[in-house]
Amino acid sequence: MTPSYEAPQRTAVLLVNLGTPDAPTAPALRRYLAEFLGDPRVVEIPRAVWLPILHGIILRTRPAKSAAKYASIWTPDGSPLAVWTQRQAKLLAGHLGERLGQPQPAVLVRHAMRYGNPSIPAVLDELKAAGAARILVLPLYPQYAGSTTATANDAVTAWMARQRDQPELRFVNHYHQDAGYIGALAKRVTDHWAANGRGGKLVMSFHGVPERTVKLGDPYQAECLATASLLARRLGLREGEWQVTFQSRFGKAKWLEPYTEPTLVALAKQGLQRVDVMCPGFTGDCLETLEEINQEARAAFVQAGGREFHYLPCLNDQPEWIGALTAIAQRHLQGWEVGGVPTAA
Ligand SMILES: C=CC1=C(C)c2cc3[nH]c(cc4nc(cc5[nH]c(cc1n2)c(C)c5CCC(=O)O)C(CCC(=O)O)=C4C)c(C)c3C=C
Ligand SMILES: [Fe+2]
Ligand SMILES: [Fe+2]
Repeated sequence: MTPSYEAPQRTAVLLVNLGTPDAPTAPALRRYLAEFLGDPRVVEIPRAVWLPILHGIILRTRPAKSAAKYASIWTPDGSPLAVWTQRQAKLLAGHLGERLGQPQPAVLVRHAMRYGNPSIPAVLDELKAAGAARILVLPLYPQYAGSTTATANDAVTAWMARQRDQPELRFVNHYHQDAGYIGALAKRVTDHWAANGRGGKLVMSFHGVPERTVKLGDPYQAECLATASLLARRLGLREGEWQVTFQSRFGKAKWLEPYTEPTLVALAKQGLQRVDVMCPGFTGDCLETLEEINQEARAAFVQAGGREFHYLPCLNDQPEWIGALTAIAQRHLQGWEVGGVPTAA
């Protein structure tokens, strides 16, 4: 059939996050972990060795244990990671000029998850059906890692490889030094100090990765350290008043050090009474921050003799962060026609 008119060309932003199980149950965790840990970008062990371990051992024991952890942070609206991602997409849409109920919003904004739902190919299908001819892929990871950003980009390009009429694509790979992002983090800390006073040490805990991946050229560690030192400088912190740690080690290999929980225990044992802990690499609260840090690490610090453990929430829906995210999107949208008007100033 020959089309009788040219379909309208729309511009879209696709926010991408890691994904989360659909429910805090062992079967839902098994599906989620099978997809996540079956990704060769995440576990870089030869398939013939890894898949029997994953399916024969890990997926028999870990789902029930992880489900119990998820149950402890689940909200009436679902997994915190999903709730915050949806909210960030909605707020970004508002800032970029999508007015719900209008047939032709300026920029379509959708979110997708690398693992679980809504999946990247499903949302790209939906965007294409809505007329998106230009798509900006914006991961909710400020620091680039092969195990997060690259695998999300892979999922997008795998979808592209199946399209006859391909949209134009742009990718944001990182914004770890973005002034708006650093400013939003700084505001989190200064608001916390205003409410609780200053004291102790600021620990910035980032998700870890295997040390080997960094040696092979992954820029992740350097980007985490750059974020942390920019934030410390912005806050006027002196040496000894702040520290970077890495959390969530998985498996037996060496991951980036120092590890978060052993560091907090050592600090408590050295007599440090108060720690303020934040997780700048996570733009929304999730299992790794709410359970691993605010429950497990808190308990370990107190058990080791620490008195005050302050957890600072992630950026979530903080207005300064949504403003920063909007500015990052606008910068990368420049030159693309949006609603018939060029976005470039
Ligand atoms: C923020 C960046 C992240 C990096 C880098 C990262 C690397 C990475 N993660 C695993 C293994 C697991 N991570 C899990 C949860 C999880 N990881 C991130 C972010 C990064 N991961 C987030 C946001 C979450 C939370 C998701 C949620 O639903 O709230 C889990 C699942 C939970 C569990 O069973 O422990 C695993 C497993 C590896 C192996 C890795 C790098 C190689
Ligand atoms: Fe992870
Ligand atoms: Fe964890």
